[in-house]
Amino acid sequence: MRAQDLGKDVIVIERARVGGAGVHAGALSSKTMWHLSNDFALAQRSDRGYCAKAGFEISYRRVIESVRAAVSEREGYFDKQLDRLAASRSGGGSVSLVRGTAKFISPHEVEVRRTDGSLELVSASHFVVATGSKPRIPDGLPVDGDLVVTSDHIESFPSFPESMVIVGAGVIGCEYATVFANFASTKIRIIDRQPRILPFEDEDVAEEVASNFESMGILIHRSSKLQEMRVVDGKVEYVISDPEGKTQTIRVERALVSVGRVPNTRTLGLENAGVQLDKNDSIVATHTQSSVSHIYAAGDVTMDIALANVAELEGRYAVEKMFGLDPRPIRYEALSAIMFLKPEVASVGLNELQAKERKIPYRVGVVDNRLVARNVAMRNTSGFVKLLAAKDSGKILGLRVVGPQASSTIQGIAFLIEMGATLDDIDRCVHPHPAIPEGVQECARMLLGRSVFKVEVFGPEGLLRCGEG
Ligand SMILES: Cc1cc2nc3c(=O)[nH]c(=O)nc-3n(C[C@H](O)[C@H](O)[C@H](O)COP(=O)(O)OP(=O)(O)OC[C@H]3O[C@@H](n4cnc5c(N)ncnc54)[C@H](O)[C@@H]3O)c2cc1C
Ligand SMILES: NC(=O)c1ccc[n+]([C@@H]2O[C@H](COP(=O)([O-])OP(=O)(O)OC[C@H]3O[C@@H](n4cnc5c(N)ncnc54)[C@H](O)[C@@H]3O)[C@@H](O)[C@H]2O)c1
Repeated sequence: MRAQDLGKDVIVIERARVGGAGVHAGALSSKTMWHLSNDFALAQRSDRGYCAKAGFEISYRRVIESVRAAVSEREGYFDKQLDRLAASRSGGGSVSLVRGTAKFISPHEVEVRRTDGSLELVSASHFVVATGSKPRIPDGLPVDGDLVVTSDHIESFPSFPESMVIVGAGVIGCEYATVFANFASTKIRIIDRQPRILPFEDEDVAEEVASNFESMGILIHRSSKLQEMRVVDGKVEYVISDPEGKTQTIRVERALVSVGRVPNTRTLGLENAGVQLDKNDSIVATHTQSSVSHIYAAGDVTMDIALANVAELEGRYAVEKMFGLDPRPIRYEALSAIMFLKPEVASVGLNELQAKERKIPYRVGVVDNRLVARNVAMRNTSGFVKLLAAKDSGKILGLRVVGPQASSTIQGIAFLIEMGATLDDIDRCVHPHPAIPEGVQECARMLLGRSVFKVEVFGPEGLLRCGEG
C-alpha cells in the first residue's frame, strides 16, 4: 500500500491467505481468543457482588466460530481493498493480487505456481520478500496437527482438551497457556528448558506472570529437558528430566509445540537471485536491503524480531528506501510489544537484562499496582510498572507494565523515548485521574525524589523499589 501511495505498480503474490500470521493462526486470531477467554474468566468470578447462578456453558467450537468471525471481518477489508485497487487506478499506482507460490528464477523474475498447477511469470524492478515464518519443530516431536499441534493447528481442536502440555514457555506458549487456563476447561502444563518462563524478560516480570499462572492452576516444568514425546493409545505421553537427571513420564490429551519460529525462505529460490542467507536461513539484510540491492526483506523473514508492528514498519521503510525517499532509520531500541498473558505485559524500549547486556548504566523504579488508584478501583491490582532511565541524564530508556491496560499505558512512553525525553518530562505532564499511566508518573517522580508514596515506607513491603545497574 505504501508503494501504491508512491504511484508505483505493485503485484502482491500470496500462496495462502491475505494477512498472513498477522491475522490467521497468529496475532489477530490468538488475541481474539485471549479477549474471549478473559471475558469468560471475569464473568466466572464470584467476588465482585455478582455471579452467574446457572453456571456457564462453554464450547470450543463456538469460541472458534467467534475467532473465525473476527478473522474473516479483517480479511474482508483487505480483500475489498485489493479488489477495488485492482479495478481502478485512481491517482496512485495499480495493485494486483496474484494467488500462488512464488519462487525466484533470476534476480528480476519470480515464477508463481497457482493452486491449479499453472505457472505465471512475474518480473519487477524491485522486490520485497515478506514471506514470514513458520513454527520450528525440533526433531523427534511427533507433530501431527491433531494430538500434537503448533499454533497453526490449535483452532482445529474438536473440543477443549481435558489436559494439554505446552512445550516452550516463550510468548506463544505463555499466551495459549493463559487462554486455556482462562477458559478453565483444560489442565495446562508448560515445559521450558530455561529455569523460568519468558527467559528474555526481566526476572520480576517473568515471576509475576509465573505466580499468576500457578494460581490459575498451570503447572510449570522449569529447567526441564523434554526427553521424548510419543502418541500412545490416542494420548500424548512425554518424558521430561530435571537438571538432576530425574525423569517423569506424563500422559495428556494434547500437546502444543511453541519453541520458536523459522523463516520461510527454503523454497523461495533465493539462490537463483543471489540473495544471501545466514546459518538459520534468515535473509541477511542491512536496513531491510538484502545482499542484492533491488531485493528487500521485511518482517519475520529476517527473523531478528518477529512482531507484526516491526514487519509493517520494515515493509514501509523498505518501499520508501527503494523509491529514494531516504526514510529515517528504524529505531529498534524504541519498539513496543504486548504479551497477552494474565496479567497483560507490555514493553517499550530496554529492560534491565538488555541494559546490562549493552552496559548502559541505568536507574530503575518499580511501583506496585496496589498503589495506583485506577487499579484499586478496577479491583485488579496484580502487577506493577517498571521504568528505566539513563543514570546520568535521566533519559527514558524503557518501560514494562504488568497489569490491566498495559498495552495502552506504554504508548505515551514510546513517544517520549522516540523524542529523547527524560524523567522530568513525565513528571511535568498532566495525567488524567484515575488512570493507569499515573503509575508510570509516580515511578518517574520516585526516581526524581518527588513521589506521593515514599520508598522508605513502602519499599520494605515490596510495593516500591528504586535501584540502579
Ligand atoms: C500465534 C501467534 C501470535 C502472534 N501474536 C502477535 C501479537 O500479538 N503481536 C505481534 O506484533 N505479533 C504477533 N505475532 C507475530 C506476527 O504475527 C508476525 O511477526 C507477523 O505476522 C510477521 O509478518 P510477515 O509479513 O513477516 O509474515 P506473515 O504475516 O507470516 O506473512 C507472510 C505471508 O507470506 C506468504 N508466503 C510465504 N511463502 C510464500 C511464497 N513462497 N509465495 C507466496 N506467498 C508466500 C504466507 O502465506 C503469508 O501469508 C504472532 C504470531 C503467532 C504465530
Ligand atoms: N504478543 C506478541 O507480540 C506475540 C505473540 C506470539 C508470538 N509472537 C512472536 O512469535 C515468535 C515466536 O514465538 P515462540 O513462543 O514460538 O518463541 P519464543 O522464542 O518466544 O519462545 C520459545 C521458548 O521455547 C523454549 N524452548 C526452545 N527449545 C525448547 C525445547 N527443546 N524444549 C523446551 N523449551 C524450549 C525457549 O527457552 C523459549 O522460552 C516470538 O519471538 C514473538 O516475537 C509475538
